[in-house]
This record gives sequence, C-alpha cells and structure tokens, in this order.
Amino acid sequence: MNLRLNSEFGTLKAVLMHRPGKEIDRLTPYNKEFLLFDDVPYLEALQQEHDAFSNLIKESTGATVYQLRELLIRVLYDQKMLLQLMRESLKRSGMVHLAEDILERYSTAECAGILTAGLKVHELRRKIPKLNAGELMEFAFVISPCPNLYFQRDPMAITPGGVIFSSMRMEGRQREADLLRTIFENHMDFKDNIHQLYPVLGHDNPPSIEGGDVIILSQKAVAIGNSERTDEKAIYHAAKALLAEGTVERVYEVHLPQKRQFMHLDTVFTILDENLVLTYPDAMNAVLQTSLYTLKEIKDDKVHIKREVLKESLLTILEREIPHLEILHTAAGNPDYAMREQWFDGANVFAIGPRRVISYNRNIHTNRALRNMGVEVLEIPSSELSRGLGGPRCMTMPISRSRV
Ligand SMILES: NC(=[NH2+])NCCC[C@H](N)C(=O)O
Repeated sequence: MNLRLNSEFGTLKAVLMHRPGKEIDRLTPYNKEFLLFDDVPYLEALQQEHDAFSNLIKESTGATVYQLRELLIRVLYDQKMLLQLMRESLKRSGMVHLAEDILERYSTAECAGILTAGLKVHELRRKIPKLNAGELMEFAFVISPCPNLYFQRDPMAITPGGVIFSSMRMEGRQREADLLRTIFENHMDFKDNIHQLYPVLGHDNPPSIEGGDVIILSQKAVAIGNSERTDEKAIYHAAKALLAEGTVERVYEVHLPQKRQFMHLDTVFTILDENLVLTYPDAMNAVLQTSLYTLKEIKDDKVHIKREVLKESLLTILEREIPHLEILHTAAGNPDYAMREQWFDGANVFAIGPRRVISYNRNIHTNRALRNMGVEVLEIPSSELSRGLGGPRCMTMPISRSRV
C-alpha cells in the first residue's frame, strides 16, 4: 500500500478513524476551551454516532476501516517504542522519570489508553502509593488527554507526492501528531510505503501545519491553508518537498483569516468530484490572498522554488485548476442557513466516491442542495460529534482510494 492519494474523491478503499474513548470524559467546562471543544459531549452518545459513521463507511464502500487504537497497541508491543513515546508524552509535565514505573505497572493496551486519554496524578498514585509528583496537584495531568483524536484528518496529510506529518499548533493537540507518526513509521502495513515530505529531516520544532489545511486539487496541484493552524514557513517547506518530489507541480497557499470558524481550509471548501466543489460563500470571500509555489530549478542537489502572489480570487484559481468546475454553496447560498450550517461544518463533507458523500444529518439545507445537484448524500447522526467543531472530512484520514 503506497501512501499517496491523487484525489479527494476517488472511491474509498481504506481509511483511518479513531472511535472516541475516555479522553472525551476528560473535558470539563473549565478546560474545554484549551482542549478546543465548544461543549462537554456525552461519551456514550458520541460513540454511538461515531459507530454509525464507521459502519456506514464499511457498508457503503466495503473499505477497510483502521482503528487508531488497534494500530497503536500493535506498534507499542515493541517495548523500546513504548518507552520512547511514554517519555515523550511525560515531557510537558516534567515527569519523564516516571516512564519506566508506568510501563512496569500497566499492560501495553493500558499504556495505549494512557497515551490517548491521559493520566492524572491521583490515578497513578493508586498504582504507586509513594509517587513523587513534585509540584503537581492530585487532579493535574501527568499526561494530557487527546480529546480531538477523533478528528483524524489533522495529525497528518497524504498527498500525491507523499506524506506530511503534522506539527500541531495548539498545545491541546500536539501529542496527537507523535502518536500518528509512531504508528506510520513502525506499523508493518505502512512503514515501508512512506515518502516523508514533512517535517524536513533534521528540523527539530518544525513550524506548524495540520492535515485539515491540505486539500488535493488534482494530481498536479495541492492547496494548503495559511490559517490559525498552519504557518507560512511550514507551507514553504512542504511546498519545496512536494515540488522537488515531482508529482505535484503547483502548490497554492490560501491565506485565511486567523479565526476559529475557518480554523482549517477544509472548513471553507471540499471537493466532491472531478469538477464539483462545495463551498461556504462567506468563507470564500474571507480568503485574503492566494500565492502560488512552483519549481524554479534543482541545481547541485539544491531545490529552488518560486512564490508569486496571485491577483485572482480563490474561485478563479479553482476554476483554472479544475476544468468545467461546478460550485455548490452550502444551504444553496441562503445566508441565514449557510451561517448556521457552517458552524456545524456544512462544507466539510466526506467524499467516499465521485459525487457520493457522507454528511451530518443536521445540515438539512446543505444536504438538500447537494441532492439537487445529483450528489448521493448518506447522513450520519450529529448531535454529539459536532460539538468538537469538526465534520465528516475532519474525522477521517483516507489511506487508499481508487486512482482517478
Ligand atoms: N480538519 C478540521 N477542520 N478539523 C477540525 C478539528 C476540530 C478540533 N476541535 C480543533 O479545534 O482542532
């Protein structure tokens, strides 16, 4: 399985998801903002909705649905790997010295649970009564939880030219990228099939980039949002690696206002077929500027790229990149409904094949508009899933699709 994708809509063959677990129960009214949630979800209902989503994917496409937890446990049977990841995860609380003690007292599967759901001082004290937790209070996290892990789109991105491992901007999500990278670099289904584009080898503390900002426009063109989450420097390095690899010839940097409602480029538009794009009109208008990166030359092994600021609107650029483009507006352009549905990711549908999408059932006006355009819309329940402010595209990391 070669980890490259050449479209956003080729028939889905394999996808990675994460069934939400105990990490969700870590959310409280006091930490929810830091952990990037707008509410405190009800875990059981969230799991039911998520199961409905993953079952629908399996039934409608026959695709393999990988579960992050299973992949993680698999790679963590390598105790060296587990120790390394545990140490890494304990760095922020300054408790790296506890890594060996934790490994001794918890099984590998439990350790995987700790790495996703976090660990509190008083929980660890049950296993280690004489625990020395320094200045940490009993209810503090020794390892912070990852409640956004069900938004599998963001910790990495797969492009026509290879894989981008994210470096995540918000502190509440940074550990997610380590988990994904450990899986993909070590699991036997993936490790020999990765051409890593980002981070560039040797870069410690790489500038931030998140998967939700990366959209494949075509085999030859990729768009990356310069957003609340993705940094200009990261786009430069990712563009350079992509252009040097050679499959992709154009990388567009789309400047978005640094606002929560446009946190990633995929909150603004998604691609549903070779010539059909779903957009939220206000967000398209909010695009501040678009720049284009192309390859200048490769000389003495040095890659030189060129950046031009484009004068046209994002829509004009998309029309040039995608021949015979049809644009569909969320809620068929009705501004009141479009605004409401955007809040629950109306534009963020997940294409499981050309003109076949999975969408939140609550976005009724957008779903109707999609059907009127001849798109097959499969709906999933969305009362709880949507409280994390991400939609069906955000919750999926496609690993393999039919080539288009
Ligand atoms: N690709 C996306 N739009 N992801 C949405 C992620 C939502 C998540 N709560 C965050 O703020 O990071």
